[in-house]
Amino acid sequence: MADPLIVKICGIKTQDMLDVAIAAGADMVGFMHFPRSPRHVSIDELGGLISAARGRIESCVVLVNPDNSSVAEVAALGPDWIQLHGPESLHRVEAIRAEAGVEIVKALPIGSADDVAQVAGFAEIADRILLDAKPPKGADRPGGLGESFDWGLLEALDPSIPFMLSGGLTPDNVADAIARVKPFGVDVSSGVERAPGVKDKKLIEAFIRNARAAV
Ligand SMILES: O=C(O)c1ccccc1NCC(=O)[C@H](O)[C@H](O)COP(=O)(O)O
Repeated sequence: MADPLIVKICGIKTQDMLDVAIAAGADMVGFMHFPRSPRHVSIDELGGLISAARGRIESCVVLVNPDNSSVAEVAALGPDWIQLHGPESLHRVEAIRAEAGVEIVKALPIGSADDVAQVAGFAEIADRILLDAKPPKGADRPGGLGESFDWGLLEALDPSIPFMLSGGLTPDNVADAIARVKPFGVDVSSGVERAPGVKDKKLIEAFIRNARAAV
């Protein structure tokens, strides 16, 4: 039997939407801790959300190029995962993983064959790899932009490297993405929102239903 698909709903800001994601059958939720994001939650809010998720669903805090004190502050809240979504180097990912004692998702932007060539090195160090669209020049944040990338670039990726796919996924395209790219997981934020930072119950349910039906 094929491995079950991991579905991550990113950018959850409220306990109500956390409950919706759990009831709809998500495997992981992401909480953004990055002030420029429309999905940003404060450290206090993070603590409440991580506690509410514990034992019910895996929680992942998304940070962008964090310093050691932010990593320590977040790790102390006890999330299952920290996602590094900035330009962190191999060395920095390794150091944060050792320091935090929390499993690490490394997000990598894909816009060219060179970007694909970087993936193998990070896959040796991070616990999980998430491939996302490369943000356009001038974007105020490196993710959560609803932009997809050329999935054909991933044909050059070593097929033994497992990865999660993100970037511009929606309830309408997730099944096609899974069929074409064969990721071991999918991640979505904008595609299940009715406005930036405002998640929609019906879209979350449709995304998970359509993703599950594709495997
Ligand atoms: O969501 C954000 O605002 C964000 C800001 C800064 C760094 C990362 C961010 N999101 C991380 C994610 O894992 C998103 O789910 C991923 O980029 C896909 O987003 P979308 O294309 O909107 O589905």
